[in-house]
Amino acid sequence: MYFPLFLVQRRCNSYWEISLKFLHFSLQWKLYSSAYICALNVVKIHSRKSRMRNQEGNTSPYGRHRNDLEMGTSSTDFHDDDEVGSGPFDIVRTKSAPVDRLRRWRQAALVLNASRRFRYTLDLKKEEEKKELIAKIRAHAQVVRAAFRFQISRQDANVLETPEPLPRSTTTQVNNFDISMEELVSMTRENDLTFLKHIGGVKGVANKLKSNLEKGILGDETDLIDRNNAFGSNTYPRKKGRSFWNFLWEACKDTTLIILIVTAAASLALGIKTEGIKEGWYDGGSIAMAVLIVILFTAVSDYRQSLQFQNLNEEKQNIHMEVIRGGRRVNISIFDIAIGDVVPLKIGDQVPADGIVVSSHSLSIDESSMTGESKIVHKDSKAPFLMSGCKVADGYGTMLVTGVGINTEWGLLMSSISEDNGEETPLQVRLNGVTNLIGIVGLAVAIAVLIVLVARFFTGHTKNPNGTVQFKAGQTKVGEAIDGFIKIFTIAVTIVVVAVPEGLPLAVTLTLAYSMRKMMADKALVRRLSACETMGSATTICSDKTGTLTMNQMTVVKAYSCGNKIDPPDNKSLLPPNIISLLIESIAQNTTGSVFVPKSGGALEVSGSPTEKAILQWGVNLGMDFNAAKSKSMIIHAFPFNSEKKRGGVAVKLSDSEVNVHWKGAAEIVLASCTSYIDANDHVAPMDEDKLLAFKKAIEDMAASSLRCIAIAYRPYEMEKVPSGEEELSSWQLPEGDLILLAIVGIKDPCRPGVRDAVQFCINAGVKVRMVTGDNLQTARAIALECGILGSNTDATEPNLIDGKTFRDLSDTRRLEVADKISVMGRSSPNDKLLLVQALRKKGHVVAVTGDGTNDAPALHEADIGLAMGIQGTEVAKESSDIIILDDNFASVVKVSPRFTVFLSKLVHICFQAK
Ligand SMILES: Nc1ncnc2c1ncn2[C@@H]1O[C@H](COP(=O)(O)OP(=O)(O)OP(=O)(O)O)[C@@H](O)[C@H]1O
Ligand SMILES: [Ca+2]
Repeated sequence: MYFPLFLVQRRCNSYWEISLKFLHFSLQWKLYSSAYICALNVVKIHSRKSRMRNQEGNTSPYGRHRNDLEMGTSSTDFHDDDEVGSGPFDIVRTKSAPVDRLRRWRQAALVLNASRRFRYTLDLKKEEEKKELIAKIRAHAQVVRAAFRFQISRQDANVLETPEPLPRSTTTQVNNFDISMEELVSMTRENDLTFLKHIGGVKGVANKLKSNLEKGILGDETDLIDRNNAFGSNTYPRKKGRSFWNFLWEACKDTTLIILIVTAAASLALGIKTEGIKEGWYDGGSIAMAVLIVILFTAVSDYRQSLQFQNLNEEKQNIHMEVIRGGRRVNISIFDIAIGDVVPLKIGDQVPADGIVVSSHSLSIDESSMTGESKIVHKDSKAPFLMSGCKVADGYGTMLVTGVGINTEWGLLMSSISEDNGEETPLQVRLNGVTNLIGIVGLAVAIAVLIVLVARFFTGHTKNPNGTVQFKAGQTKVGEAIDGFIKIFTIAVTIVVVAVPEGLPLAVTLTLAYSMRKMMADKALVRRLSACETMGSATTICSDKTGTLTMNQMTVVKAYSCGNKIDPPDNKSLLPPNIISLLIESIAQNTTGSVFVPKSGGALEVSGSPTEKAILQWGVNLGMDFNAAKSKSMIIHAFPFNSEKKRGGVAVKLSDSEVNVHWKGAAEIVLASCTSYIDANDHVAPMDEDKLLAFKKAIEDMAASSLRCIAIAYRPYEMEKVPSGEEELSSWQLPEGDLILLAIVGIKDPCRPGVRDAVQFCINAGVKVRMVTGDNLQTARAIALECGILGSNTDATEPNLIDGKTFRDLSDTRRLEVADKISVMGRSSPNDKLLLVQALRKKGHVVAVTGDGTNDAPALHEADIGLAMGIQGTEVAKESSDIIILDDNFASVVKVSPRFTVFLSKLVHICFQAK
């Protein structure tokens, strides 16, 4: 209690003393910080105890999320069981905490100074206003969709026999393009299919926009300027940040400071009156100066904070993606997307602008972010309009951009809401509880002090420094008595004001914001401030393998075909011609990547996911001409690769009406569907026991040397059996059995340098690292041994090393028992990851999860701290995460944790052990 001393100790004789008092004031901040650390320990112990308590009383650990699991999704507003029945300040997890609960702790708090106490917490009022605004914009989107559905149903019922009068003229020639911005915008926003048909469908629009559906726009500087001038850019006006003066004014409105200013004025007046101007100004003057410093300090720190959050928001929105320009795929920022751009879309991507589907394979879009309905909508040439801001839920395709920036619903939404970074952390909420308690004690003390001092004063027990009694009944003038009373009252008020450490919870935010800045330098973008705090107590990290522990730079280094090893893997002389041509057909068609051949010569540019790139490069080495191979056949239906099935396939029609179904996927899974293979004589031979064993052995050998194994297989199919109707074709299940094996390849993806040290660092800090991967168990084992997650071969036994399916099939209680021991889980589906995270949390662990795929989203959301990968991570994964690791490197994940873990968790551990 430095401050009351500051006042009670009435007189100061030199300027040095004034300086000393300022020092006291700054010490108060230090006091807050140390109180923060102490409180942290108390709170964490409490939190862990309450979690363990809950664990004991809960027999079915999965009851809460049963629904989510069945639906394969995670609900966004689940209620944490940990918190049911506890006090208003006992919020173990503010992540996804219901608004009502947040409101409850605010209402329960004894608050003198709301502006300080609730600074940087979620502004519930603003949040409600934001929701209303979003609802309005969404309502518009819904109306558009309803009108569109109506239009489609009328077309289906053949009501449109005579062409409808066109809603607008098509003759307006604006700028250098054949279509005006208004026409384009209203066609896209109103999903006007009739107009689209009238102007020649997507091809017609592309022509008008001087774009090419295969090669995209030219994309040179003048072309882009032309497009931006005519149709605007893919940016939207942001709400302007507040100025420094704004923050200064806000700081002046702080109740505590206003009271202190009044106190200073009273002190000054009294001091001057009793001791003259020379001596009497010290008390009042020093308070006033302290207040001034506080105001300046608050304004500067708030302003810096707001700039930091602004930068963060910009960083969050600046998504990088691939577009096709001049026939090649280039990586650009979402803000640089222009009208006419052709954008490839794949699962997990965000639709970057409004547009029309050019081609699609099982393309499904999650429009919930725009319409509010959590419904997945299928998109194809019949329903071709895509809305900016939505996410690709499944499949792949390409789109032509027809609406950008403020002309889209998304742009409107983003420009009208201000991104608010206010958020409370669990510790902050609890510290508010502590503040509350101190406040009540402070209030009681102040009242007691007031009563005692008033009683002593009026009964003549207080004396001046010269020994005279301050109040004598009947002798002291009324004015002097009032002066005396004011002095006492000032002391009491000051005790209340200063004893309630309103700024204590705020200290958490400031500390975390500082860490956030430091973490940014370590390549970690913090999306939610509370993640910094939670990261401090993480006890385990569930990391995926590909790209996080490994480099994600893949090359085919081994291959098996016709029952033999092909060494080196692109040795064409060992492969019969039929196999080569089938492999090339499969590789070129069954992929989401592409190969670009520069006209001017030079190296080929292979793009796509790392696995796809490795296989495409292998195809090129085998003599594949990508464009020629693509034009030889036509894809009639596709089953896009997903982590659940771990395979992807296409059905292609050849020129002579033959159909081939190609599959590519996890080696042992595809191999299990193969009944024959092509032998060295180019003949189809049955897959007998011996051959099957030989191929399995080949997979095991490759996996043991840490290679990712992929099998490529195909089967001819009868054209008559292929559904002819568009509707039936789109729901056609590609035949999966009776496959003919073409090849199995082993892809090398080396461990990242520094990962071994990072893992060791975690182990030393008491944080267990687990690997949860979609890859083969043996590959996972080899990599785990390489990077130190498994200490030695003896550790590599069940349940340390477990298959996703084995874990999934365990009973709930058994799963809870083994969860703790698991170091490596291979061939896991995204749901297995979720199950593991849930089990670990129930065991009392604070779980950090890293992930990149769309299907990692439920686990990232469920985790205490979700870390998404910045480069390979999909938008969906990033949106479900708390921290984005910008360089995808596990070492950066670890850099994030020890900043807090080592120091703070050690403190917590010491406290635990002391218990
Ligand atoms: N593009 C692809 N086409 C076909 N098969 C693939 C493709 N990518 C991966 N696979 C196969 O699917 C398996 C699992 O992929 P999945 O997406 O579940 O894991 P991952 O995300 O790549 O790995 P991790 O979970 O370690 O990050 C891989 O082991 C590989 O055999
Ligand atoms: Ca992954």
